[in-house]
This record gives sequence, C-alpha cells and structure tokens, in this order.
Amino acid sequence: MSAAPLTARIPGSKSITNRALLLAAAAPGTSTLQDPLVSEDTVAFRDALTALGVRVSEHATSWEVSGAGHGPTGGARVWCADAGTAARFLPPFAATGRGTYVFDGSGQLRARPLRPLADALGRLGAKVRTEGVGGLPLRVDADGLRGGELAVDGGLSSQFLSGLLMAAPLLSDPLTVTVRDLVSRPYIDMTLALMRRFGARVDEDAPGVITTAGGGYTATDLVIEPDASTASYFFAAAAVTGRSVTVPGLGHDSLQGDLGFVETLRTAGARVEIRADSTTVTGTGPLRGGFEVDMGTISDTFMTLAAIAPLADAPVTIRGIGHARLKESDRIAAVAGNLAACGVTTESGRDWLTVHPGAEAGTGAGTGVVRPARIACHRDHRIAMAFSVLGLRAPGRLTLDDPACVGKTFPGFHAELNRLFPKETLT
Ligand SMILES: O=C(O)C1=C[C@@H](OP(=O)(O)O)[C@@H](O)[C@H](O)C1
Ligand SMILES: C=C(OP(=O)(O)O)C(=O)O
Repeated sequence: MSAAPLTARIPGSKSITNRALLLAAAAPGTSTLQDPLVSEDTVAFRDALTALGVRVSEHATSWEVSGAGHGPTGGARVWCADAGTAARFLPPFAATGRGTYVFDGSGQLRARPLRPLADALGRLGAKVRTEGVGGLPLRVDADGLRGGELAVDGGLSSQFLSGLLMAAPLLSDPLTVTVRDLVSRPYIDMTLALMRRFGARVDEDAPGVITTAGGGYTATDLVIEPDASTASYFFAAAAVTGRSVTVPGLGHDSLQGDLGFVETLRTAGARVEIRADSTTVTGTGPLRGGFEVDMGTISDTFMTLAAIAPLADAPVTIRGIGHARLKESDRIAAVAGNLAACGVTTESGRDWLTVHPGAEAGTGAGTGVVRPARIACHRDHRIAMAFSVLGLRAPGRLTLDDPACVGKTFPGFHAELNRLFPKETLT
C-alpha cells in the first residue's frame, strides 16, 4: 500500500534572507523581499540592520528594505544574538561607512571564530579591535575603505569571505580577494549570484580569486526560496518512513548547495526526483549503509544523515566536516554523544564520523534500533531537528532537552513535522 505523497511547508532560506537584507540595505532605494524566513537568525539580522540605521518594514509575507546606497553613518552598538551571518557579514559593511560600531552576541556566538575576518579588515586599512579571545565583541572605527588586493583565510568558515565580498562594491576602488582553504564553497556561489542579482560587477578570475568593481548595488525585488538545510529533515523523514515528501519551490536552479543532501539519501536507497521547481524524496525500504561521503561543502546537513544512519544496514562514514565543530555546537561531538546515549556505536576523528547500525537496523523494524534517551541539543537547532527525524522511528523513546532551540531557523519545525507525520501513524 502506498500512502499519499506529502507536501512540506518549508520556510525561506536563512542564508538567502540575510544576504538579501544586507544587499538591499547597501542599495539606494526600496527592495522587497518576498517570503523571507522569519526566525531568530533573520530577525536578529534585521534588527541589527535597524541599529545600523536601515529601515525595514514588515508586511504579511514580505519585508521592504529602504537602503541608503552606502555604509552606515553615526555609529551604533549592534547585537548579533546567535547569528553567525550577522557577526560575519555586518562588520565589513559597517567598515565601509563612518562612525564607531561595536558588535556583540550571545555566549555561543562569542565562542565562534572571527579573527580571520578581523585580520582581513585590518589589512584593508580598517581600524578593528576584538576584545574577546578573537571573536566578539568586535569594535570597528569606520572611515570608509579603499580596495586593492586581499588574501583571506576561508578554512574555518566561508562567511568571512562572503562578508568581505558583499561589502566590496561599496569600496572606492576595485578589490581582488584571494581565498585560501575555502570550506562551504556553495555559499560563496550563493553570495556571488545574489550580488549579481543586486547589480554588482563581480568576477572569479581564477578559482578562489575574485574581483569586484566599485559602483555599488541596485535595489531589487527578490522571492526567497525555501531553506534547503531545513528541507533536509523532511526529506530524511520520507526516507526513513517509506513515505514521499515534496518541497515545492526548491528545484534545479536552487541557489543552495544543501539541496545536494538528497544525493546522500539516494545513495542510501531512497528515490529522488529534482524537477525545475520542486524536489521529491520517496523512501523505498530499509536504508542502505556501507558507504562513505564527503559532506564538507554541505556540512549543515551532515547531522541529518548521521542521525538516521543507525537505521541503515551497514556503517556510514561522513568526511570533510572538521569545520562543523565550530558552529552552534561542536557538531561531531554532539552527534556522537547523543548517538552513544541512544546505544549506537560511533567512531570519530578531527573531521570525520562513522555511525554503526543500531540493534535492529536494516530489518525495517522500529523502536529497537535505539534505546530511550534524552537528546542534549547544546542550544543547536540542527541537533534538535536531526534527532527529531530519528525519533519518528522510535516514538516515545527520544526526548529533546531544549525543543525550542529550533527557533534559530524554523520556529514551526515541531508543528510541521507532527502535521506530516502524526504520532499515531508511527510504528
Ligand atoms: O554563508 C552562510 O549563509 C552560511 C555558511 C555556512 O557556514 P560556514 O561557511 O561557516 O561553514 C553554513 O554553515 C551557515 O549555516 C550559513
Ligand atoms: C551554522 C549555522 O548558522 P550560522 O553560522 O549562520 O550561525 C547553521 O544554521 O547551521
């Protein structure tokens, strides 16, 4: 018996919303962002821009941004909350303006790296001071920036490069940035694509060598596509329940590398169809393991695969994810610790993780795969969401210590998962 296909209602992309907010703020005039993500990270970004003097008005399904066409003036204290994108995208923008700006954020965000960005801004001639161990709080005494040549270290996060690139069209001269050791490359492609949508002139002269001309941005209306990282939980849910889940609005032309996560589900035996304007994943039976996959370019989704891997019939090894230790939590340690609490064996190293099958894995059986556990979310939305998918196959056995932490990117996550996979239908 095949059950009816399910359509998941996935909110807008965090990464596109926050880039579009910044680009609209840097463009003279009004830009309308249709279907933006409304969550802690994007509201934090919007409020931070407001602190920088940008007007953003909210409508039922859109945000209207009135940009000045140049960096901020007048100085401000800017709260970045938990949002890595705010801490990494806003200081370069502020440095192109005038005045003193002090950026700060939560304890979690203060612990995340920022030094390569502060150093790069310093080399460009900005006056930047970090008061912490290298991260926030960060003070920028802004007096405009000139262009030139700049080397950037992208080994810890691609967000440093994205922040510098998005500020570059506001510089007085062209800027050529050369990046070393870049992780999460698809996010740079997203940055370049969105900069061009907002009228910037930017070229990748050779791999990792990017030149931006001056000339600023043009106000632009943009429809924000659904968030591919968020969609990964619903695609994984389809794969482990034998159901079919479609996400409209996420297709071939997506700007998000994380849509590539569905290929790992294909390897695990699910049926995957990526169309022009939607993607569908259908579970076809017990998950197949016995494979290795490098998820370095799509590391926000490695936990989705790792959390369902105990259901596979053989071990799954995930490589290239060292930088995932520097996010909301040390994600390799958080996944390994929670799987251990579920009675699942893992092995891990600096940048890899192997997950072994749970007790009854590969048989299609349900609850025996994991033993009852309270999942430690570490205030990390993705740990909560990934383990909620495993919970579909062990109803009543897994609880989250902090279910509300999903609000960073999808406050309605539990309601949507429960709407599509009501508890009474689970085995
Ligand atoms: O640029 C972006 O929007 C993001 C880049 C990635 O970070 P890293 O470049 O630090 O891997 C990703 O993990 C984050 O959720 C969003
Ligand atoms: C790493 C993440 O967020 P950010 O770096 O934007 O805070 C994430 O959303 O998984």
